[in-house]
Amino acid sequence: MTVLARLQGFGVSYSRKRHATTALANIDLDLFAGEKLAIIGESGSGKSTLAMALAGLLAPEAQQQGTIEWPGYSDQPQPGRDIGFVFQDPGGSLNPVMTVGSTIAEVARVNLGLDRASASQSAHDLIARVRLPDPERIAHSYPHQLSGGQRQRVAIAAAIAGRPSLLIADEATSALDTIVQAEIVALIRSLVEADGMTLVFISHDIALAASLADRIAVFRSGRLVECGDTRTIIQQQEDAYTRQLLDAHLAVEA
Ligand SMILES: Nc1ncnc2c1ncn2[C@@H]1O[C@H](COP(=O)(O)OP(=O)(O)OP(=O)(O)O)[C@@H](O)[C@H]1O
Repeated sequence: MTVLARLQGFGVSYSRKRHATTALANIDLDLFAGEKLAIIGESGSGKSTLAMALAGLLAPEAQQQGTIEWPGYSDQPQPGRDIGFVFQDPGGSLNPVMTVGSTIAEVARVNLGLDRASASQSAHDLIARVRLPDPERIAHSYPHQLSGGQRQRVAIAAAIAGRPSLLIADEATSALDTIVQAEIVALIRSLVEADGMTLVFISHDIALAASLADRIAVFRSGRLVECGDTRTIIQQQEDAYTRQLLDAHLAVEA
């Protein structure tokens, strides 16, 4: 398997005034080309920091230790062109004063060098690909005119408009109800498989992650406590914390 990204002794700490927070410490992790890797852990375990580090978008106050290498790319991968992002709150990635068609077209224009007409056509095609009804109407809508689930589909269309080879979804379904959540997970899976993308799916929900991922990496307090294929992590997990996450999920289900 080709290694897309390799983290070695990787860590991040945030310094503010005299106070430093260690968000990630001593992470050794390979991301393989074409896999669907879930990053799970409770709030504050460092999941978003890892996502931002992979995309090269860490906050200025973040200090890195160790290395991230990209054997799968000839240059440092660029957000938008090589790495697409979907966040929990699509409002954050959609411009409220631009129609969603223009937002998607702009990503295609900037990253693929398309002219305006081709970028606009590409936006329409992507709106249809994320299975939104009436692409013409949706393209001319503003984000506030769409439901939360529709906005998240638009955010996914924008994330893949630059044809990235890596898609990072950070709590992309957490704000949605269970049925829409399942639909969005199914959509992400079908797009990733159709385009041969690599997926990093970040979630606090181990069951949701298991429904999608080939491998699961479990984080706690900035440390990687366990990583393995999904079946092993769910059925024969070695770490007590992973067991706790599963038990917590089963308790909520019950
Ligand atoms: N820009 C920042 N400045 C200072 N501390 C930060 C910053 N971003 C994150 N942190 C801290 O780093 C730690 C890890 O945060 P991070 O957001 O990566 O965790 P997370 O697992 O994604 O949490 P959540 O699921 O709540 O989003 C936390 O203690 C957090 O307060």
